[in-house]
Amino acid sequence: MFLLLLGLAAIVFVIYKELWRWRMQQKMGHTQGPRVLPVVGNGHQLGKSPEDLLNFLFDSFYKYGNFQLWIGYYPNIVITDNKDIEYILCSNSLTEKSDMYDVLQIWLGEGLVNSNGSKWHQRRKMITPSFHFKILQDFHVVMNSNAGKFVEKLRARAEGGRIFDFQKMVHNLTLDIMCETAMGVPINAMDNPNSEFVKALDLIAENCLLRMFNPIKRNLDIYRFFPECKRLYRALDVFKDFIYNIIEKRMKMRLAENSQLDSAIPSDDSAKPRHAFLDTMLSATIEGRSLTREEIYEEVSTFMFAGQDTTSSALSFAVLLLSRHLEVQKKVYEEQQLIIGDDLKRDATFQELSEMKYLDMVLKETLRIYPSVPLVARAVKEDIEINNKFIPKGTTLLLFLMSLGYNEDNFPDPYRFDPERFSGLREDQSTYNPFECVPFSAGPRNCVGQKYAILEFKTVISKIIRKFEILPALDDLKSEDGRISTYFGPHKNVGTPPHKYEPKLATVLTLKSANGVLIRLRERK
Ligand code: HEM
Repeated sequence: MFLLLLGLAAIVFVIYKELWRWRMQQKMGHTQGPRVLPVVGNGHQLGKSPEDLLNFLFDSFYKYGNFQLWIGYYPNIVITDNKDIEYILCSNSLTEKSDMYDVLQIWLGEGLVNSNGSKWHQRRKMITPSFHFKILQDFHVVMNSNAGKFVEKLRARAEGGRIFDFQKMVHNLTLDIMCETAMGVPINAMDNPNSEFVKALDLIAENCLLRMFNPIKRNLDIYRFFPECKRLYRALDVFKDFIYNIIEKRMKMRLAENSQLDSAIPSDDSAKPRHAFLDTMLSATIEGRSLTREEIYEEVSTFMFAGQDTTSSALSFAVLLLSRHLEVQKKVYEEQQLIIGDDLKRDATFQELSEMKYLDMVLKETLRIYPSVPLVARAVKEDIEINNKFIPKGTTLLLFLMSLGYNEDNFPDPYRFDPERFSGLREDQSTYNPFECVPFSAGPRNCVGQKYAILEFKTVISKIIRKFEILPALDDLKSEDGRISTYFGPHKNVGTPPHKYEPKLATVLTLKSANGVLIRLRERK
């Protein structure tokens, strides 16, 4: 009897929800989308892996432009139109993150990436000065020393023209840079890639992000019943213990320093850790009070989360593109010779990096083709209209930033890697609208770490390119016509099947190659 009642209740619930879905679909009639199934919506089409997800998004973008996407009963509109993306990013009332980001809460609490309303406003105001020019100069020292160490590791790995996975290696470099600039202490992931902390962080990131597009696991109350949830909590303990421990130590050290200042005893500078983002947080105030340990934890872990995989993705794809497009690589190298001069082994200064304009264009073109963050999400809290399109309250807007780079009106021949696109005027003498490509997002919730990311990218690529020629895994993979070969987009099923060394793009929050970024290096004489 009980089961019968339960079954009936489930049927009534599904009918009620399907009627509600139908009403929402009518309201969003201006936007079509792939066919929806009862209960799961488009859940079955999102695929089992992050690779399937990206393919699905691309196929639907080419078919529909903006499109409806139902993750179970969660309504989403995927926005691909650049005028609509511009409208949303510039709007001061659409700054609220969607509930997809709630999966980050058990890890990051409510840091800058996933906080909303007045909390986000306060934090944003407090954190923006952490990326001031003078602080970036301190971070640059850390970037240089780690990039130097990385180049030595590459040298050993690439010996004898061996093929290796650059993406895997650079992951540990960006982790080292991120942890040292965030907390002032090195974690040596490049030397100890299997340390407990590194493994815990990787597990947490993968686990949280995969749940975003899973209508069942997204709900933490349901997720608790999955065995993998236990592993997640164990990894969270390792991660949190580590960070809180450093915060504690740093707080004690500051107290000791202050008391030394009081008694005018000179401190021992050599024993002091480097200035880090954590120090800025320890000195910061919100409404006249210092931050609590929990608030500091939230922002330090957010800094690490937002800045690691993103820079690792940009570096990996830039190296992949340079390995296949040797003409572009030659120009990058020539720019280095011009700016650095004869001693190509030395570190580039802050000023010299800012003069590397061709490298800037390479970064922009890399992020157009392979944006580190292909998708961002916003919550619609009230019924609104976007460029005369009605969007009902409760919808999530998924801004498919990656689709912008493939809009042929703005980027003709979009599958061609051509950094000169960003040199200024187009062939028809028109200039680019900055909203035609926004890898760092734009408007009030844009990337606060953009300058940091550009600095790190240029520091690392400048060092690699001066030391090595970057070669494709096999000579045949060189691009003859400047185009990229892809597993996605309209060329996906055309011609011969892609080689096993072609990147299989996968995304959840950041873009990766599911089968690595395979290259070879040849040391320059
Ligand atoms: C190539 C590197 C990077 C790219 C492409 C990138 C891209 C983005 C994008 C698209 C957003 C907007 C996300 C959204 O609206 O949901 C964002 C936000 C953010 N990024 Fe980055 N990012 C990069 C590197 C970094 C670095 C290195 C840091 C920190 C050191 C950082 C910190 C942040 C933070 C804290 C936010 C949230 C800002 C807010 O909501 O107010 N990012 N980033």
